[in-house]
Amino acid sequence: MSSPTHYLISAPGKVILFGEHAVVYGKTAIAGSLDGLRTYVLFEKREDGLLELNLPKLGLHLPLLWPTSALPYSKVAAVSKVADNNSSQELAFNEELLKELKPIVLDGNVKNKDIQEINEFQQIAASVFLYLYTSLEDKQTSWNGMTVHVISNLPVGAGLGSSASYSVCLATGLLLVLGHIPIPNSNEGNTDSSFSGSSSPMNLINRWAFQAEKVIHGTPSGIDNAVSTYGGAVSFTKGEMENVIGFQLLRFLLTSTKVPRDTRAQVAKVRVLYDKYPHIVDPIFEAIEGISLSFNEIVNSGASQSELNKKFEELIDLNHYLLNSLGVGHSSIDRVREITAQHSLHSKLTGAGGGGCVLTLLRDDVTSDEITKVKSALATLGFECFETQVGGNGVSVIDSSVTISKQEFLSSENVQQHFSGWKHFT
Ligand SMILES: Nc1ncnc2c1ncn2[C@@H]1O[C@H](COP(=O)(O)OP(=O)(O)OP(=O)(O)O)[C@@H](O)[C@H]1O
Ligand SMILES: C[C@@](O)(CCO)CC(=O)[O-]
Ligand SMILES: [Mg+2]
Repeated sequence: MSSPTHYLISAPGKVILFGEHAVVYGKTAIAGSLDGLRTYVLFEKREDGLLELNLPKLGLHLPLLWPTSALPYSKVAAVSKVADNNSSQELAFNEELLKELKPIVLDGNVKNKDIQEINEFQQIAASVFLYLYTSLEDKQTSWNGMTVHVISNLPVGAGLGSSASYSVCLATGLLLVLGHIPIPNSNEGNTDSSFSGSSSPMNLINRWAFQAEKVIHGTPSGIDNAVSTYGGAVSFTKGEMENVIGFQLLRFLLTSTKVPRDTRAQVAKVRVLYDKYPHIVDPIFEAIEGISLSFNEIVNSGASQSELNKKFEELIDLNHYLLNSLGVGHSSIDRVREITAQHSLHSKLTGAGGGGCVLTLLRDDVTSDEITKVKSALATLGFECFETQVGGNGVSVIDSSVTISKQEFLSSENVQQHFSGWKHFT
């Protein structure tokens, strides 16, 4: 087969049902992938030694451009590249490389400097790309540069794992282009993945996406990138995952408060509180873990659907109050909770909080008429609702055996359905 000229990668966002923040401290959390809310990245081959990154979703309407020759390869120890690929150990994070990349990230703007300022979030997104490229470049590619287009139907910085799905797409595309993993054969869905072995492509993608999340968040737990990589619905403790089938059967409404926040700042805020009052905050994390563990017990208890729903609603309220006590609530989240409570529905913040999204359980007895009423009440106040199923495929790819026109990709309403031939890793 002739060498590939493009790859299209897709990875889902995620929703955390229980356990955010506590999971950063090693406690169990429950999360699932959001099949319909995904990031898509198109990688196209170049011949001129340039890396071009297009980030329209972050408000950048001109490309960022860097020559590959400008990257600080000397800061990447050879051993941390290939040898680590076959180990299950966490990859060491290269602070030195990240520091060296800072001025290079800004140089990528040189061509368009007069018309384009790049803000901190755009700089972070560019750093992620260059960090992964520099770490993984191993001269095993027939590509001499690339053009990368990123699009997404996920709200950015709203608690639904936009950073993780961006990280997973970049890690996957770069591992493929730079010759570290093969294109998968399988067209089967990977939702029942049994979290494949340590040298599998999925494992490698997840570990490099975790590195990318570190560039974005500082100290991520790894739950977001794991869910985005593997898909499905899981119970996650310190990097270990188990499938939770019952979670996928539940229905939720996701409401964006549209209040911007970033996960790094929220996680740092909780860290300050923890360092100041460990004897108070640690029991809060324990209590949050108790909620995740109760959820796992209840799901497997064989109770009737209405009993299950009642208990889940109690757990949702408890988890929300505990998150509020950590200081990651927001008045806009309280407002969404009030509105949904008027329709006898229970809600909690999801993700890092401080704004972002709210998760509402839609019990089986809630009619579509009632859902329409809640949504319209929320929309009237300027909130935005997303409905999507929990669980479903993790990362997937289309290779150059399928022709993909850039215009078609950029203008497509639903990339997942528009293109066929998605392949799944093992
Ligand atoms: N489509 C995208 N294009 C480029 N960068 C993106 C994209 N989506 C997310 N990012 C990167 O991720 C950052 C947002 O990450 P952040 O973790 O704060 O929010 P989130 O992942 O949406 O929420 P949470 O972590 O709570 O689930 C952005 O500032 C940007 O750097
Ligand atoms: C707040 C947090 O628990 C979830 C963000 O989606 C952070 C993390 O787990 O890395
Ligand atoms: Mg994130």
